[in-house]
Amino acid sequence: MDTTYDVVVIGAGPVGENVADRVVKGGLTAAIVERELVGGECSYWACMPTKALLRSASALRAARRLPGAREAATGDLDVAAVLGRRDEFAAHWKDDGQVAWLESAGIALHRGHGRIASAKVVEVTGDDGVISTLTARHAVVVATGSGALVPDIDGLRASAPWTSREAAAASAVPGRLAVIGAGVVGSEMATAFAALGSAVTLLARGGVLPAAEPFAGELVAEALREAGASVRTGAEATAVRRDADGTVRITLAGGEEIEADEVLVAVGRTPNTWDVGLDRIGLRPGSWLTVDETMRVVDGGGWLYAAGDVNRRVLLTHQGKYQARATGDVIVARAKGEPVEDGRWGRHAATADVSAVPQVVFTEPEVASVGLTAAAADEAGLRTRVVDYDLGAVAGASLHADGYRGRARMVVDEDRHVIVGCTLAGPDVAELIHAATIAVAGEVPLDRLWHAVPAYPTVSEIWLRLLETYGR
Ligand SMILES: Cc1cc2nc3c(=O)[nH]c(=O)nc-3n(C[C@H](O)[C@H](O)[C@H](O)COP(=O)(O)OP(=O)(O)OC[C@H]3O[C@@H](n4cnc5c(N)ncnc54)[C@H](O)[C@@H]3O)c2cc1C
Ligand SMILES: NC(=O)c1ccc[n+]([C@@H]2O[C@H](COP(=O)([O-])OP(=O)(O)OC[C@H]3O[C@@H](n4cnc5c(N)ncnc54)[C@H](O)[C@@H]3O)[C@@H](O)[C@H]2O)c1
Repeated sequence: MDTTYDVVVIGAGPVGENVADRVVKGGLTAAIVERELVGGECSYWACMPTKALLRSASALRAARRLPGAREAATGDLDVAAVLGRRDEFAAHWKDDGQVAWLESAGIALHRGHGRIASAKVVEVTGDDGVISTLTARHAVVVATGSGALVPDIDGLRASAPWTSREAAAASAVPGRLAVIGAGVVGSEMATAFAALGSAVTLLARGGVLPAAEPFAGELVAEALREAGASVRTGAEATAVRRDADGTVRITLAGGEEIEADEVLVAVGRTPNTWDVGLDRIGLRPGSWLTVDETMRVVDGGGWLYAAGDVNRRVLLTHQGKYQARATGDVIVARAKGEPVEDGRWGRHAATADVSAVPQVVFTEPEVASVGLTAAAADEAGLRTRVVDYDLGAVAGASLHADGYRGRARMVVDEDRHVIVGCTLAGPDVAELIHAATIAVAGEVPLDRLWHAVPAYPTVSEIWLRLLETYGR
């Protein structure tokens, strides 16, 4: 069967869905190809289930910080109820809801494994082995996401490690959990499983959350230790084996051995491009797809786009969806011969990917950031001034929780007098970061920010304190 659409999208994760939606809203037809569950990694094995695993413990900690509430929160976390709520958020690993949305959005779903066969032609192999062919009039978009990277550590693969998928979908809490890698996944899952009752050992090759401002990782490591976890910085796993009794033994450089019931490997991602037909069009299978500002693949013939994790610009759902909006719109514009706005901050350019990416790490404490860290700004050659403030000293924070511990940093570009980066680390800071994102993406001059007055007594008063510390 050969079917023709204006646009064919491979991968129905959050990014592919949004590309297809924009294309259809722009008046073109779109088909989406999905080999697993419509909704992708984020819905079933990443963002949603992991945050559901973290949220109840976070609420309990919040209650325990407040006299009055503390006395009411005397029991332990109900692990079964937490796992049950997680199951709900993962829609019990069924995609009916998302399929219904695709239908309502007018997007044609083709289930199966998609591979580019030639220019603008995608073959879909169904579960029954039957191959159908989809032809695109205008564009093919690869939105196949990424999978967990399992490094070449001696014996690791044979020891049946957990990846983020097994952690996110765990049906039981292991007695002892070792985590290799202390980036975002490692730190979040160490926080979650420590709260759920596992004896957690977090093995950080460098520090904890090394891509963030250093104080953030230090606060997270401190809180993990207080929660009973063992946080080992500078610890390199060199060999792993699982013994007949199921025990996993991890050997560290230096010879020490760590025992666990499960080992989670969380050392980054690999692109889902091994088997999407890149070889058919002269690109290298297994590589991240390099794109221009409009997500058009470099050396991709002009009709091939890549959005979301697979282009490696930013591995975050919200940023991938932002790319998706630009991608869908630019495909429509090019198809209709309309002007393309691909200049900095243009409608069809994903400019924020390089200068204003927000992220919340849902650890204890939460780490919310946008833009550049002080180190990254230095590396970019900016002349900066770094302003730090004790978040716990803000009236709203002291009201929010007794003994509130946290820190804030703003990185100012001294030549332009704008904020290029902001990091907040503290309980419940997640919802504060959007104000910083607006300041960074909007390149709001500091002089004007003085007129954005935070309400009293909220934690947002941190903005006033940071500005006062910077000086007028
Ligand atoms: C544990 C974890 C927690 C995370 N938490 C957050 C968070 O809190 N916030 C956040 O912003 N980001 C988070 N992320 C990142 C987020 O999950 C990704 O950035 C996001 O899922 C990327 O979306 P995507 O559509 O590009 O890819 P994916 O969500 O990976 O979707 C790709 C889809 O393509 C399909 N596919 C692949 N190859 C083919 C093929 N050949 N044919 C057909 N279909 C194919 C896959 O089955 C999948 O459904 C987390 C990641 C992990 C691992
Ligand atoms: N809340 C969120 O926004 C959220 C949550 C989870 C994941 N994510 C996204 O998913 C992506 C993947 O997360 P991740 O934690 O797997 O990757 P990551 O890049 O955040 O962290 C991987 C860590 O593993 C370390 N590492 C690499 N090789 C190692 C090795 N052999 N041994 C020990 N450590 C090693 C790295 O130094 C790094 O610190 C990230 O890009 C992240 O943005 C986001």
